[in-house]
Amino acid sequence: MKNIRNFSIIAHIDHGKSTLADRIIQECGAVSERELTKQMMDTMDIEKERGITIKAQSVRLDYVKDGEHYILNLIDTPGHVDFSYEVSKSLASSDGALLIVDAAQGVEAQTIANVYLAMDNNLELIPVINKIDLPAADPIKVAEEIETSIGIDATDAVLVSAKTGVGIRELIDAIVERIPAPSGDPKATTKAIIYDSWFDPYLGALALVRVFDGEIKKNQLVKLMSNNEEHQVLDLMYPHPLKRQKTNAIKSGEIGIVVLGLKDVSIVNVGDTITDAKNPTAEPALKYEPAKPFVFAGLYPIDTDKFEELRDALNKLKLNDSSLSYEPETSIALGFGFRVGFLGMLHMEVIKERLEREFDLDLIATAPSVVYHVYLTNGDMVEVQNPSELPSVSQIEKIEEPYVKATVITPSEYLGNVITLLISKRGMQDKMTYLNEDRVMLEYSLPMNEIVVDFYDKLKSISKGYASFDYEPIDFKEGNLVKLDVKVAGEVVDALSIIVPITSAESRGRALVKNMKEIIPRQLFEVAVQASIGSRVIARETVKSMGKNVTAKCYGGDITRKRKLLEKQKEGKKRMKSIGKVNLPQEAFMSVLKMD
Ligand SMILES: Nc1nc2c(ncn2[C@@H]2O[C@H](COP(=O)(O)OP(=O)(O)OP(=O)(O)O)[C@@H](O)[C@H]2O)c(=O)[nH]1
Repeated sequence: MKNIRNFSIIAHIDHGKSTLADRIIQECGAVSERELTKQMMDTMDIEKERGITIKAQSVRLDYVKDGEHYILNLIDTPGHVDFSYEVSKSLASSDGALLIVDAAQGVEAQTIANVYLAMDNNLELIPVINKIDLPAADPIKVAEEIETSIGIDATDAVLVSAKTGVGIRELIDAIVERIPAPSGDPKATTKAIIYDSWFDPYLGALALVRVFDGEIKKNQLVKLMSNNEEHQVLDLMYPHPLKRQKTNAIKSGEIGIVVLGLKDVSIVNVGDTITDAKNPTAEPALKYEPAKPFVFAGLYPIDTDKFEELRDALNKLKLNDSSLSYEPETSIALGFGFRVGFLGMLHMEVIKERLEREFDLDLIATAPSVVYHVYLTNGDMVEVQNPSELPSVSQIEKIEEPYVKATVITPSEYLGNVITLLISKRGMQDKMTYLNEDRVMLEYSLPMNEIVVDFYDKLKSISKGYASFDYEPIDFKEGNLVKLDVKVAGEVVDALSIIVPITSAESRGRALVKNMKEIIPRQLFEVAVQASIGSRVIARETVKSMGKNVTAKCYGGDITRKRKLLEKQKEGKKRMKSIGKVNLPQEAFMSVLKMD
């Protein structure tokens, strides 16, 4: 055990995590340069096939230093904040982490968020400054930024170029020297944590585990502690990008893949503890809490006959993505669909796109909503994921909404803009740190509701793309909130209701109807669009009637142009949903959350 090193790599997007991982794998001789190119391509296919949550690029490597043989286990982590639940399980399975920072870009928000997770797990951090081959590289400045923002000593940061290979051997030596060997009791009963799971078409549900105490043996009857499922271990393997090696036991301190022969991956939960069924460990390795969806949206087939197809498609996606949750829902406006829970906005986009592309479904997605804790006057608390289901005002004692801790790093010239944006989103400053004279780190608490739609795009546009952002859910806080309804041609469209702070309800209502007016295509008759709180109308706009047909403009002559217009119109129709007499395009459902 003293010669094992378990480590992960954490980095902001594009700082070179995958390139560096490939270099380390290559340097340890696990794959040749030729295989590496092949492997990278294969990986991309698999990633595409399996979608964004899948990592499983953990790998067990052999390394010899000063005549001593070491086993290096590179534990992969997903690269996006939406998956911080999984990141934290990967980190809990590691004893140290490489903190990669781009030598030209410096520390970014995602770096910080990941470092907090690593520190929660008491990991030994090795700062690594990558891309030192770039002309704009400034490793000294970046080392100072690491010290100021994270408060760790970066004088011994390892300087590398994952592209040219400079510094890679020094980096691996640093892993061996600086990351502690695993601790754990090899003689105790089995205690292992599942840090990833997925469905393999040949082998069934697979669990990627880190063993803390004891060992997992082939044929052993094991128990999954979160659901008390007992199953026999059919096979064990060490993870490798090209060739998994079978083994008879995964020992204390090691990582490995456990084959349980199950058809249903939802039994094998990330974060769960595996122990011996006959002689179980008293305490799990980690307290198990399932991944919680933070964002909910309604997904409805445009063609109402496709409801069953949508259900089958969601079922199929769930096989590989246990974090996906959904239940049937009915909307007066949209008919039968599902309320789907997502880990975050990226997760939502990926799922929607896969449903449309891989399953050929045309969908309407309602505006995403967070979960509200609604305390009723009768003492009960209900969780509301769909704004249209908010109980009436007279039944509500108070509403609590989820908050996040947000980290934003921006060049100082945009600081004013960024602070204005954060304040407009009801943000409260916790901390402001100058990383150096040109860059500032802001830490704010703000309602999650304010960041679900256009926060990131706005932040990028007011900082010319330079500010970075990351967040972590923290807790629930009371908010002064009301439901804003939208009436189209006199009818409340339930799928358009949103929950907003009372202080901005009027301005939101006005912006919303204005927005809708632009989006709703002219119909053959006049359409009133109204925003209301309860029975009180707070804003109104009118979509004028059209009367003429679209091709009237193309005074006869140009037939191709005419055809193009008609095709465009047809395409447009496909994406429309008729609500009463009115056709509403998909954007209408998202636009309710746009402020301007
Ligand atoms: N010049 C230079 N470019 C590098 C280096 N390392 C990585 N890159 C490039 O930086 C870009 C991002 O690298 P990736 O390895 O994909 O970064 P990542 O952090 O894994 O990004 P995600 O997978 O999107 O999270 C790619 O275009 C790489 O070729 C380096 O040392 N020098």
